[in-house]
Amino acid sequence: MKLLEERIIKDGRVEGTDILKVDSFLNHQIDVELFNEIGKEFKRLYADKGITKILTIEASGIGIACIAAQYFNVPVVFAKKTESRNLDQETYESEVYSFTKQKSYIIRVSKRYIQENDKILVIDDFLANGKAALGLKDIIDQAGATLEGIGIVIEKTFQKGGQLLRQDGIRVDSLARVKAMENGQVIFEN
Ligand SMILES: O=P(O)(O)OC[C@H]1O[C@H](OP(=O)(O)OP(=O)(O)O)[C@H](O)[C@@H]1O
Ligand SMILES: O=c1[nH]c(=O)c2nc[nH]c2[nH]1
Repeated sequence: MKLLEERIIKDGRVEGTDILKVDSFLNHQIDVELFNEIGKEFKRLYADKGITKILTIEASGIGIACIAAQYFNVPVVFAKKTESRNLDQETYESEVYSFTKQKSYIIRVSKRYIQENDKILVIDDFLANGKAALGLKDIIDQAGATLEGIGIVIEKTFQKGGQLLRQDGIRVDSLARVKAMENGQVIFEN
């Protein structure tokens, strides 16, 4: 997606060798107009899939998922990363290692909010090593629902998540695919 690539070049910053900082528009301060274009693009890609629910993971996926959901007219469910008294006892759970936080946590989704007949689109801001996406897939599998595909805003293709998911037969659509970050420059896949 050209608009997104241009924005990454303009406002993205490379931290170290493998972190792309895009917090001025994607995952801290949010550019709602850009999110709107991203939501439209996910709808275009999955228009014929009969999506019944969008699943994401807190925190950074939620905003994008909500804007996209307005185009699909379906609910958003987000996996929670912390236990809470206001979460149902009956949950699907999976363990996820966070690449940015460098720690593992259990993600949870109430059994009420995913049904066997759901056709699910997973949406997230980043795909790096694929741990978050695989945790969400695990939860969808436990519920017996169908994973129609994974919509990602920025995939770093030099990390192994995309390959792992695609070799498992999962459809992954990334709107920007970063193949390298060299000397502070972001290089995209063609
Ligand atoms: O492909 P992966 O290696 O799983 O990396 C991608 C995940 O990492 C980030 O989450 P993070 O743990 O930073 O949490 P946040 O959403 O709260 O920022 C991002 O939002 C994805 O969920
Ligand atoms: O802001 C972010 N930048 C990244 O490079 C990244 N990788 C996973 N999650 C991420 N979040």
